[in-house]
Amino acid sequence: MEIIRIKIIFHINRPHLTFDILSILKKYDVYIISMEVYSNIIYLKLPYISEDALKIIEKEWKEVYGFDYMEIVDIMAFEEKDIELKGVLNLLNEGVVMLSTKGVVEYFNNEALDALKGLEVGAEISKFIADSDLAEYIGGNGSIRSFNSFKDKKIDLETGTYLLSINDLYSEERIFCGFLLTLKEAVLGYSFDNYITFEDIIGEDENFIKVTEAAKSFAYMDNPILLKGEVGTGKEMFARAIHAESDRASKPFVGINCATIPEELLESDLFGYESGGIEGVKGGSKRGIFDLTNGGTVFLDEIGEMNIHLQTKLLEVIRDKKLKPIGSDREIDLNVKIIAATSKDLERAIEEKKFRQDLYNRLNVFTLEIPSIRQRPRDFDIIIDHFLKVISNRYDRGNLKLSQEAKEKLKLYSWPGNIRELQSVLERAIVLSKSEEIKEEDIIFDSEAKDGVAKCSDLNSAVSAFERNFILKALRKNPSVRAAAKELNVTHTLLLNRIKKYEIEDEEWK
Ligand SMILES: Nc1ncnc2c1ncn2[C@@H]1O[C@H](COP(=O)(O)OP(=O)(O)OP(=O)(O)O)[C@@H](O)[C@H]1O
Repeated sequence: MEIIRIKIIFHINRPHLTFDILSILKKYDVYIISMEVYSNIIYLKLPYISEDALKIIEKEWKEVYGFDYMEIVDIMAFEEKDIELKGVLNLLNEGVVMLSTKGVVEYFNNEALDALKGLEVGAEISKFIADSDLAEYIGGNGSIRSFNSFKDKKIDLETGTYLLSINDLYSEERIFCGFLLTLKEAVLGYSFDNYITFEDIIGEDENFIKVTEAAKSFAYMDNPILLKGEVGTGKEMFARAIHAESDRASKPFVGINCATIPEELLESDLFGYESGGIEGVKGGSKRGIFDLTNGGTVFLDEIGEMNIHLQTKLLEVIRDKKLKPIGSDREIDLNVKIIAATSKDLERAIEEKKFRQDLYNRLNVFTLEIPSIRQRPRDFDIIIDHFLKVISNRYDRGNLKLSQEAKEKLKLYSWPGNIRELQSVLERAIVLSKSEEIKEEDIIFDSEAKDGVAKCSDLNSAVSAFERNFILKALRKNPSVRAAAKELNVTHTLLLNRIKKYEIEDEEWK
């Protein structure tokens, strides 16, 4: 249908002015597709009318008191704003959907359409995102909404994994008028949130306090930080606390372990790719973690495991503060704080030509050496008391204490897995202990727990210890003996006999 848009300007604003203008249209049987009314201007969107007919109508409008002039325009004011708004929203890297108070789609941008295939104005959002929190939020009244609002909830859609956030929309007069929903593409498996601060880091040893103070002062700089320390000393905790302390705290934090992600994946996860940038991947594009975390912090754990090619790319990112996704010529300005960590000797890796000297020089300016448990003896009791309390609360075991012998056993151990191992040893002890006091035999170190054979001197008892442990693991994992037997591929009766033979008590696994 052909249409015509008319702008009418008035030199005064008086009551019934619009009515008088519209009455003339009615007289000539012209219907109105849409209309915008401002104090001195009216926009009319009408079905096409001939020039002659319009002249007749204009002549009558001129008789209306207050009418100044009219003109034909290409676009109405609201449409112009709408186009501008759409333009701006389409520039965003995240999907934006505006919903009515009932959860009906009123507007969305291109990114939202990419995420929610078939999305259309007038449809209920629940048809496209089946998420109970979202449904509850939209269905709730104002008070429930304000408590349940959520940010960056990870959801899986057919098109990928996204971080969903929702906010209420209010008019200038603070009248609730709907919801604003945003969808950020999430790189699978990564969390962008951080809940750790320096308050969560336990330690009073002089050595440790010095490191903590230095870490706090590094938080205020944009330079990269290098964390050195044995496994389980709390390097990731420090990285998170530094982020929380910095002025980037409200931005994302992502931790990546370079040792556990396959090399090719690590590159595309970090840098992202654009159409055809990766061999074997047809079309499409993916934003990398550096891009998604822009403004925030990226924690690269076990940086020593990164291959030389990626080290070069990382060095460029640090030096140029720019990022080029794989297969793209486009450069993205980057403002990301990089915190790298290593439990290995990087200087040795440099000698072995496995780590770039220039990258090391860049990283090794603001360096924190996180002490191992052995290097902070004065913290030992504090850490044990803390985890004893936290874990026994979790298992509802009240005020569990360590026997003197158990304490001695813990003290004599070298703790190669540091605080992480200490936590798991205490957890195991709490689960195993049958009394109010944790006994020496309840203390099983990680290496022993792996197969239960460490203390055995002959083959028969080692095999038995292994078998007992293997059965116990299956029992703990499954809801019943029958289910565990199925997993172990043995009959129910055989498993019952073994449980009896090895004196596996219900308390050990139920
Ligand atoms: N100072 C501390 N206070 C409280 N908890 C701690 C502390 N240090 C470490 N932990 C706990 O120990 C565990 C291991 O910490 P974290 O993952 O930060 O160590 P890491 O050095 O990064 O380990 P890895 O080298 O294996 O990656 C976590 O569960 C953490 O909560």
